[in-house]
Amino acid sequence: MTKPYVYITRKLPDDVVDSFREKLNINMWDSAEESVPYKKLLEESKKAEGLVTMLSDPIDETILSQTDTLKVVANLAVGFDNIDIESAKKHRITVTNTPDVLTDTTADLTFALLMTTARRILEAADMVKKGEWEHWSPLLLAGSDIHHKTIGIVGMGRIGEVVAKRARGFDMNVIYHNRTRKQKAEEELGLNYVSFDQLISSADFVVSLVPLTDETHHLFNANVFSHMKDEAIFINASRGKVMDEMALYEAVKSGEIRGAGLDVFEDEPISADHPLLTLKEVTCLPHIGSASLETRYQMMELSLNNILQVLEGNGPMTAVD
Ligand SMILES: NC(=O)C1=CN([C@@H]2O[C@H](COP(=O)(O)OP(=O)(O)OC[C@H]3O[C@@H](n4cnc5c(N)ncnc54)[C@H](O)[C@@H]3O)[C@@H](O)[C@H]2O)C=CC1
Ligand SMILES: O=C(O)C(=O)CO
Repeated sequence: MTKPYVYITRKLPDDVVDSFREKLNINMWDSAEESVPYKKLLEESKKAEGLVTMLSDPIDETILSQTDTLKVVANLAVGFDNIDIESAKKHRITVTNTPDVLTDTTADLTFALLMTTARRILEAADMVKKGEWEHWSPLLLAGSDIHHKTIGIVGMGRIGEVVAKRARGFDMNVIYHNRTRKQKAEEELGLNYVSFDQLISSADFVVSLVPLTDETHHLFNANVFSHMKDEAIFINASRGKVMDEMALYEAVKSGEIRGAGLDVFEDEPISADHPLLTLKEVTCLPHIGSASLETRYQMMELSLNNILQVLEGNGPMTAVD
């Protein structure tokens, strides 16, 4: 029997991919770093039954409508804003993502970003390495406390809940806003549900963990930043486009808020001359929320298992709703 053809849009480690070769005829883009060109993606999607895609690949109506072979797209991410879900539904192509396996790892990074920004860790480490540490002094690199402060989490989903758990371990007061109330998490973790406006005006740390949708695009804008506390720190570990970057830049520069910790940007990679990168109060990371070796391997295995399950007619393990 011929094996179904599957295309992976980035070079993944052989030790993961090889174990699937017995059942799948797998081909990969030849770079681990560079995205597959759109033309090549379109060409491959016309002959593949399964695609493993990256969050940087636009899986749009053109790709989804021009294929007679494609049955399943497995996105190597929990976020799926790069995929036209309506179009996939219309063309009866299953879309899967990688929930759960990355939750703890992304929550760790989100909390690390909060701590790094609040305690000015990058500025401090830089000072030492550059030989610029001359004295101990009473207010040298004094930052903001974390313990006993209020963290406001917007998007109390899988990752939001684990960030809340981390925060409770630091004796923080946790408030949240979500599309729906999470009674169980409220009871188990001692969380308080508040309106978006209440959260924005009362949190010391405002953390975005909402998916990017039409509704959340630029949710964090100039008006919202102007209602935050002067000492507020904004953390974005979800998607860049949920914030208006230039409005954030102005808010930090003018002292409307104290700082920001960002793992994601409106355009990735952010350009080296972007104004946000000039602010010492802003910590910027290259979208590494789920980037531990253990988790990335689990994400790759889950994506390939999703493809295999769908192509063997068993139904996906983690389909996007
Ligand atoms: N920085 C990184 O590397 C990573 C980023 N992410 C991002 O984090 C997001 C969240 O992931 P999970 O927690 O697994 O997703 P999830 O679906 O479990 O949680 C999202 C929560 O946001 C809520 N929500 C959606 N729209 C809302 C709105 N307009 N207002 C208020 N709440 C709203 C949902 O009800 C849900 O509870 C992903 O969509 C992805 O964009 C995820 C993993 C790694
Ligand atoms: O899973 C996601 O949505 C990411 O951003 C990377 O893990």
